[in-house]
Amino acid sequence: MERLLVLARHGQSEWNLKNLFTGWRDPGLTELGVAEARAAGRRLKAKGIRFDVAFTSALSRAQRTAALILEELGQSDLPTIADAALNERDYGDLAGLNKDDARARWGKEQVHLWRRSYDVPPPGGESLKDTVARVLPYTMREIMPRVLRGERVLVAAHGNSLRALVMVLDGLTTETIPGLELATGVPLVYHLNADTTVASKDVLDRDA
Ligand SMILES: O=C(O)[C@@H](CO)OP(=O)(O)O
Repeated sequence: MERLLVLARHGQSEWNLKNLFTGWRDPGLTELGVAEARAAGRRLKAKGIRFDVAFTSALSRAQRTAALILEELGQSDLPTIADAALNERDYGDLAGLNKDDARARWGKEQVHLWRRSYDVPPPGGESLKDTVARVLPYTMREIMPRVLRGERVLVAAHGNSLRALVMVLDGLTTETIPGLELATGVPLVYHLNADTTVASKDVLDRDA
């Protein structure tokens, strides 16, 4: 039985372009972001991939990405479930600040810890550990049972909510997770075994 789970980070957002911490703020996609999402859909199509259900966050950049991918696949009418459990990490007081300004103010190392460490939360916001603690239960309850039943599932979400999932799927540790960066509009195609371990992982990169 096929147990397909595809994870796609949204295309470039207006705030990615402006280099601002975004978190739970809700900027739209840029023109490039729209093109990236469409290209992701085309690469999935070229692989012959189709979906039975899509999950996304409560934020418009991920929702639009899901819609654009599905449009490219000719599956615009697919049931799509949006839930805040898949939202980007809450960046707290950093949301809306420029990332270079933050480095100038707090230092490169501190900002890197806030952005990529496992358990150092940004002021007033969520660490990756906090993000795992909401993404994982939702995934186990709502997403994984469908994958295990043979439904082909798309999850269009965010850099850090997907880092949380990839950490678990790929068995990354608190030492190795800081090195994981997810590019915008690059789908990760997982085939799972019946016990939810990973049978195969295919990164549909831009030149794939
Ligand atoms: O600003 C954000 O919400 C995220 C994703 O764009 O940024 P970072 O790369 O720091 O995780």
